[in-house]
Amino acid sequence: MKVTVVGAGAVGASCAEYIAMKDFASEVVLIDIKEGFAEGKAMDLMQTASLMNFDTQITGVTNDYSKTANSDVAVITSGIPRKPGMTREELIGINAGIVKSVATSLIEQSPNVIIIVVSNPMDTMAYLAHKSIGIAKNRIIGMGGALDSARFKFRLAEALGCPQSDVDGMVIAGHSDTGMLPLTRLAVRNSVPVTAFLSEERLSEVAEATKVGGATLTKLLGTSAWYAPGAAVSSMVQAIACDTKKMFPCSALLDGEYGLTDISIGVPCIIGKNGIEKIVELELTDAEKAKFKESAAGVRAVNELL
Ligand SMILES: NC(=O)c1ccc[n+]([C@@H]2O[C@H](COP(=O)([O-])OP(=O)(O)OC[C@H]3O[C@@H](n4cnc5c(N)ncnc54)[C@H](O)[C@@H]3O)[C@@H](O)[C@H]2O)c1
Ligand SMILES: O=C(O)C[C@H](O)C(=O)O
Repeated sequence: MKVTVVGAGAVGASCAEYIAMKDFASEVVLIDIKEGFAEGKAMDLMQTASLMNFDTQITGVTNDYSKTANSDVAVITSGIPRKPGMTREELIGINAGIVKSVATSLIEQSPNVIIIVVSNPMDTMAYLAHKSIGIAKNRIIGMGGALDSARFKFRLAEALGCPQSDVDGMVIAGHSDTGMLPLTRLAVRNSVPVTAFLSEERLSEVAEATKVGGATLTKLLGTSAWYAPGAAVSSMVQAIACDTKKMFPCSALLDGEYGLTDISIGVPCIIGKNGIEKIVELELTDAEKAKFKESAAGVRAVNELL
């Protein structure tokens, strides 16, 4: 299994680190435009191999896509992150050009690659990747819901005063401060609906904290987060590499599912060796359907800026 990670910045390096530590890939190629940067990150990470007990070979290259040839999976993290006070959508001007050219270079070298798009605004960047390279829709996956769901579980466990391993929950719809839809109705603690333990008011606080999870970290860090994003991507890469058929909410190009077409947005997906192997259609309530529709309208409005 050969994995390319484009962008050796905060998220790209964290993603390469978690992939290596899980030790399921033979090779990770880190590629960046900044001269020597990916080489440095790769060397530093390789010097942890004997300490962290992994055999994954990590190589860094500056803008040489021939080194990414025949990758099975590629992750696009190249592009600028937001600063405190900004929205993800404001990044479109710079990131659209980067994502389009990176996706094109990747597919030239690895015609069968499965691409995971991370760069923001992610749903629109995933849509742009589909439009730019036109490969089968199961092979371009946007990462947002896996991260948002991890943040939802963190907030649920905090509210419940229990370990995160006790809780399960999922966030669907757009990866934006206002568009996320944390499914509080379906969240559980050891099979018991969390509504049995938390008031409606507390659950709505949990949902709100989840939705602004990225903005909260951006305010604290001065740039956006990387540990949980890197871990979320590594879990998705592992599901592809090991063909686990694990379900993650991912930004998928819809063709009638959830009543939508020609949009990439967060929905539950089964992930395996073919990328998105199935989109799971949930029975949403009327209120959830209305929020999902509103979120989709927001994503479409950003897509129109392309
Ligand atoms: N989808 C998500 O859940 C999620 C989570 C976190 C971050 N992000 C997004 O991921 C992106 C990266 O964030 P970061 O914190 O790693 O930023 P960063 O600035 O630390 O790293 C970005 C890297 O991309 C490189 N780069 C720029 N143009 C390139 C190109 N054409 N080819 C190769 N490399 C190029 C830069 O040199 C830099 O090293 C941002 O757009 C951020 O908003 C998304
Ligand atoms: O918040 C951001 O801008 C980065 C990312 O989308 C996140 O949710 O951490």
